[in-house]
Amino acid sequence: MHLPAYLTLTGLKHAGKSSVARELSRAWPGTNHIDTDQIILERAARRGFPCPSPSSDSPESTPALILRQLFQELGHEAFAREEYLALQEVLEMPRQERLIIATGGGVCDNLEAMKLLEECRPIFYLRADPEVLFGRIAAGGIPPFLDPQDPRGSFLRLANRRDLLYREQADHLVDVSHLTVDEVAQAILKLHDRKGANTPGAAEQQY
Ligand SMILES: Nc1ncnc2c1ncn2[C@@H]1O[C@H](COP(=O)(O)OP(=O)(O)OP(=O)(O)O)[C@@H](O)[C@H]1O
Ligand SMILES: O=C(O)C1=C[C@@H](O)[C@@H](O)[C@H](O)C1
Ligand SMILES: [Mg+2]
Repeated sequence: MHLPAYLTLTGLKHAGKSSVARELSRAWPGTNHIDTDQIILERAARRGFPCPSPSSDSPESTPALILRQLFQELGHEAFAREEYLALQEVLEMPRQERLIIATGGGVCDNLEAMKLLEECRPIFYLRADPEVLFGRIAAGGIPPFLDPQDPRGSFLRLANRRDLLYREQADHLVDVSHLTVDEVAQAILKLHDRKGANTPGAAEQQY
């Protein structure tokens, strides 16, 4: 039996990985989607960490804010370990459909998790203008991995450094700065159809 495989989305925080994974799976029959940040939250909830119910409309308990609290409580290293374990859990899930994986914004720095993602190619790097991303991030408050004294500067430095990693690790780069979520999903489908999109390697193709 042919086992359906994976497709992975990477990119900086708020590049649209989760939104695009949802839209891609809606538009692409035979696929499902999953979010590693969400699995991290579910794992934490199993350990008793207070996690929001999806229906909660309290601003203090949105998944993004709980994830932020978890990151703060665990620290960078333990969070990276959780990300690795979450991804391992994803790979062990029984599945009938091709799985589109939306990763967390820091996965490029998590070498153990990146090793697991070798199984989950093709990897599409959603590349966006860091200034646009910082605007989106700041609208929701400053995340704990940025310098509170210089959030914009620290994000732009992080973005520059990570951009090189994302490019190296991915098979495809989609410049999403001026695209809607729907257009990004369509661009990925087009690239996928064009290339068969299964050959590992540094991102060369650009939409
Ligand atoms: N192409 C786009 N155009 C405009 N807004 C977008 C686009 N993609 C995502 N957004 C908005 O940016 C915010 C973050 O989107 P999303 O959660 O999908 O990003 P993400 O890459 O998964 O972020 P994170 O790294 O925090 O998980 C949301 O408010 C979403 O509506
Ligand atoms: O960019 C980052 O380092 C992160 C992004 C989020 O998706 C979370 O995975 C976490 O807050 C770390
Ligand atoms: Mg996300």
